[in-house]
Amino acid sequence: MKLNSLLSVLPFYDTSETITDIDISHIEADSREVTAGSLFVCIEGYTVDGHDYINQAIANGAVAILAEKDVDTSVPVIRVANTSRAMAVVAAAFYDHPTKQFPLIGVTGTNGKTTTTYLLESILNEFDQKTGLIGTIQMKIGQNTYPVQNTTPDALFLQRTFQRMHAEHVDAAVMEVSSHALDLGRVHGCDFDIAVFTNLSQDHLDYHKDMNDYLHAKSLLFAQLGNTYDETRKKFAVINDDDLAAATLKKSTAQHVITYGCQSSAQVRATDIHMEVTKTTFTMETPIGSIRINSSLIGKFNIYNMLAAGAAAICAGVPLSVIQRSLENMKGVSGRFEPVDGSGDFAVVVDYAHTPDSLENVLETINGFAENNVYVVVGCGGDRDKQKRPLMASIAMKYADRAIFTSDNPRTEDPNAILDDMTRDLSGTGYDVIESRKEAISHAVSLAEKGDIVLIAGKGHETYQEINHTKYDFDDREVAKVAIKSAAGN
Ligand SMILES: CC(=O)N[C@H]1[C@@H](OP(=O)(O)OP(=O)(O)OC[C@H]2O[C@@H](n3ccc(=O)[nH]c3=O)[C@H](O)[C@@H]2O)O[C@H](CO)[C@@H](O)[C@@H]1O[C@H](C)C(=O)N[C@@H](C)C(=O)N[C@H](CCC(=O)O)C(=O)O
Ligand SMILES: Nc1ncnc2c1ncn2[C@@H]1O[C@H](COP(=O)(O)OP(=O)(O)OP(=O)(O)O)[C@@H](O)[C@H]1O
Ligand SMILES: N[C@H](CCC[C@H](N)C(=O)O)C(=O)O
Ligand SMILES: [Mg+2]
Repeated sequence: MKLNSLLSVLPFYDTSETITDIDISHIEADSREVTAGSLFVCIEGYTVDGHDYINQAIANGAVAILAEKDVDTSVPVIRVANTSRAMAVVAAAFYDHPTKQFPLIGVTGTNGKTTTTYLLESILNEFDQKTGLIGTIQMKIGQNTYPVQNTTPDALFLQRTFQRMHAEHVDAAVMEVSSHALDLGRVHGCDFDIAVFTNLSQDHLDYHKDMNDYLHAKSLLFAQLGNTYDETRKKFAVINDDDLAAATLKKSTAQHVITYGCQSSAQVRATDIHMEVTKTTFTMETPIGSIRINSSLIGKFNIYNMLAAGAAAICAGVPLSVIQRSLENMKGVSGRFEPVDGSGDFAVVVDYAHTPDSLENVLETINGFAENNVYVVVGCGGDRDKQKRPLMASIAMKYADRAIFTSDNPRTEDPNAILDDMTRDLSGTGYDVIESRKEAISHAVSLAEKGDIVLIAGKGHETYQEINHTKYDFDDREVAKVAIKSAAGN
């Protein structure tokens, strides 16, 4: 593609030379990936500054540079205000606006994004649609899976992936949209048809200045739906009406709003709810009829996820009977309230709760069902929101009969310092601190007796533990299985 037609999508830019007809064969933001004919985008990161890698990029074949700082180089430089955002729109143009080719559903919120996207994938598949999916666990095109580094990857990865999804004939795509991605402009250039909001509670205050700033980032997804009405491509905002942030988010969009929740004001509403240890039953009342749902997903929070997915599916034109069938068949999502086999008399459950709100929800649910004691194994990630540490510890103490505090992903922090942050203000003796996650899990399992439930929280589907930039093999489900066997004397 010619550089001048690529640049025409930018709102404004400056360049010292007249850009004529330079051919651009790739766009890259990593100098190590640059090949002949690339446009190299300099991004000032959290670790290093891409502007420092221009020489390497040119040596590898870059023919033009997109920068947000003054740089002196042998190839043309295009200067913009923010390279991350500029890269997103340029990449969308370079890959021929793939998200204009199929419906794109974005899901944002503190908790429930992964679960809601998988529910939506399952509903759309039941409707015989081929789907693409991008989120915390992986990227999928149809049933093929690919690894991802971020819940919402950078714009280059996204636009390339969407182009590939289009080439592989997906009928629709569903993606998680993190607040980081919204703030950093990773999803600029994505043409969303449906934006879904799950909920807002405390997390990521290491990144966002305060809860208002965090909410503002979330609201960008709804603003991005635009304000033009196109009857051939209707846009919808799907909003949890029971969440305090609902009013702000409704004001962020000019498009149709469809609300869901358990309160009577919601358009898609759960009534006649019955929750049991192995299943959840409720009526989903919608503006186009009611369906009775029998789901194997446990807990009230999962009713919200099913309402969110159901409401979005209605907007996507899926019949209620298909939504009902799919929600009934859906067995759950990897690492979300996942039972560990072989625990016999007591239950061991692995869950991805790593925020105060999700931990409280899942422990409240478990408490409602436990015949006997509840044990929780939990830690907090390093290099992440420090304010959530004492909150999560006191929630563990409030709901569990005994809490075992341990390491999550310490990353570059001292694990014992994280544990100190968690436990400093606790009173009482209803907890143990065991830094080794493996030993903590063994200890919890060794305490469990008939009718007890052990919750292993925080790492869910993760198959590693990240310590000082290295990811060591670690899977809570595998470690728990071994602990259960050895507790049983096998
Ligand atoms: C804080 C943050 O968001 N960091 C993201 C960022 O990394 P970074 O800022 O450290 O990048 P960097 O290493 O400083 O590099 C800066 C630039 O120089 C370039 N470079 C670097 C080295 C070199 O030799 N040559 C070169 O050109 C890099 O390619 C890059 O363009 O850019 C990377 C590439 O896109 C991301 O993978 C990385 O996410 C890291 C892994 C991360 O942990 N991010 C978290 C905070 C995050 O974004 N989380 C949300 C989910 C949150 C939720 O649970 O809701 C997410 O969407 O994943
Ligand atoms: N709607 C919900 N409200 C509150 N908690 C929830 C909800 N859905 C799931 N949870 C809890 O949060 C955990 C994470 O759920 P899920 O992975 O679906 O959320 P997420 O928003 O994708 O998280 P992340 O931001 O880490 O990607 C679950 O294991 C469960 O404990
Ligand atoms: N997307 C979240 C995942 C947290 C998972 C938890 N296990 C941790 O490492 O803190 C984050 O990067 O903050
Ligand atoms: Mg997720």
